[in-house]
Amino acid sequence: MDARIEVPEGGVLPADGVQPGDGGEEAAEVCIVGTGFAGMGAAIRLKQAGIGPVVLLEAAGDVGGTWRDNTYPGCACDIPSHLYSFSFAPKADWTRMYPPQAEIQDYMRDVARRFGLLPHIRFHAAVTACAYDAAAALWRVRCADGRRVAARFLILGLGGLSRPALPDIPGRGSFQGRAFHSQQWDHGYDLTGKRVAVIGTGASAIQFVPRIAPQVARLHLFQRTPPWIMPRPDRPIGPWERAVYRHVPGAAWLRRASIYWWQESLAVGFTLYPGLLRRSEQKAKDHIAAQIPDPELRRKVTPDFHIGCKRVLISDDYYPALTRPTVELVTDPVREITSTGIVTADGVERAVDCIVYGTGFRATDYLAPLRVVGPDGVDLNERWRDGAEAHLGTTVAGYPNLFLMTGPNTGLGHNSIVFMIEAQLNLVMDLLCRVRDSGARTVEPRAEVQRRFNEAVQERMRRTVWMSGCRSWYLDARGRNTTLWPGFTVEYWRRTRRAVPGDYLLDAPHPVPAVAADTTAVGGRADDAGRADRSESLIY
Ligand SMILES: Cc1cc2nc3c(=O)[nH]c(=O)nc-3n(C[C@H](O)[C@H](O)[C@H](O)COP(=O)(O)OP(=O)(O)OC[C@H]3O[C@@H](n4cnc5c(N)ncnc54)[C@H](O)[C@@H]3O)c2cc1C
Repeated sequence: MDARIEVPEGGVLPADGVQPGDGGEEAAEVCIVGTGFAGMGAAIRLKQAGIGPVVLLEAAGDVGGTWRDNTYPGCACDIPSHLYSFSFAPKADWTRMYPPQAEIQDYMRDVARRFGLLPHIRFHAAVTACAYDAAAALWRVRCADGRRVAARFLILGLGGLSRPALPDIPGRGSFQGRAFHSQQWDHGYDLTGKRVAVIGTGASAIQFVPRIAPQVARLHLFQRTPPWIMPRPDRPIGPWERAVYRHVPGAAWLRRASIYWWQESLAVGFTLYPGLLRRSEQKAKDHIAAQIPDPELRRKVTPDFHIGCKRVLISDDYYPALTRPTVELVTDPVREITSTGIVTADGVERAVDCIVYGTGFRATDYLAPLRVVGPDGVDLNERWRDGAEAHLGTTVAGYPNLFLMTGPNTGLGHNSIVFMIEAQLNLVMDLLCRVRDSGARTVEPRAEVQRRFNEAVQERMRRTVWMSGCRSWYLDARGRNTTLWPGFTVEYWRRTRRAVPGDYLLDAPHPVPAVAADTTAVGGRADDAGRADRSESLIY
């Protein structure tokens, strides 16, 4: 049984005992980067399988990932609560139909404690580079403060939406007032009575705009593209209902299953039945009509692309917030930011005290700025310059013993990512156990299998609503959707339940790069040079 560290009430978890830059390299069987749902889920599954030692490296001072970082007013999950927890640690006592940020964060901390993860986590350990040392068959991982870990397997749970995106607007740095991104909400700055600009009308903005609108003196909301917004069937879950989910056998499970299939049917409907797409658009337009009396404002918030092409949002208080006399929806493009405000393309400057960037995340930069250098000395970021590709979004040819959580084409527009993470973990665990049981040292997918898989994904993607012409964060610089899974989540679950015979190589030969330590600054040790000559063999 692991020793457990108590989390202080509402505070940050205590720092671990490892000192920065003490010159040592911590050894582990598996190194996991990140302690959101992905990293924590991986660690729990490894502990349950008896695979270890496991070390988790986390840049921040607490677990939780997304739900630790996003504390903006109104932050909540858009997936019904009973679907947003691990299946092996279901939470039956959610207080609302859609879980608020703080409740999810409490759940994450509770899971970390209950499953004994805290002693394995190294907090304030921002990983800057990982390099595969082919001679030693180890991933060498380096943190910004000099801490190092050497591990046989590397699992990256960096999160698709953990790096904020700031817009490339001329003059952004010249603004003299207060400015912050929604993910780094400045709770010490009182917005009361201030003139505030909000740039962006995505998932975060539609949650915090209704909260801050009554508080500020003036709110200018700068919109590039309006999102489709459906009603949000949220309500509190009372003590009686909670008691039923907690105590009646199967009640929470039934609720979870019914929500899962409902969310899944939305994807089926949008993809297969154009009639449903039209009906949903009409429902969203009715939502606008019911909440916005002004025809001009209605026109401005009505999207000109198909519903589902970008993530469909849910809100009951966003449109009413826009009707407040102190709120202005600005649709003229932003031309520049000055020291005092924001200038639009028509030359009008709006003076503000504060700018809040609701501009989302760098979703298609899967790894950067983290460098992940394979045995041939090539950084995976460089290999992915023309688009990220992995096999089943999890393993990459040429990068042995590397597992990407929520990697390319594993994202969802309609269902809980926790389901996908758990499906991915089935594959990771299957591969790890097979390596262990076969006595091999490495595993990676066959390049040809990976290529065929990605061609098939992109082919299917062409027929989806996501490729129907809108501009969205789902698309990379080349306009390819390397973010979302193009089918039903149940299909992904089926395909990741077990590794397919012949798809993976055990002990693929890799050249030992002459200057491994130089290319990565992660260090290196050539204690088994003969290893590079081992010939490839199939996993089965
Ligand atoms: C505002 C918001 C709302 C969302 N709503 C939903 C929703 O309704 N439904 C849904 O399914 N999903 C939603 N998501 C997506 C959400 O990110 C996922 O559901 C889930 O939390 C992802 O978990 P993760 O572990 O993959 O990533 P994260 O939770 O992002 O965790 C990644 C962790 O890795 C750490 N990390 C990153 N880089 C490094 C590094 N170099 N070194 C060390 N540590 C590092 C980060 O600090 C972080 O703790 C939302 C996201 C946001 C931002």
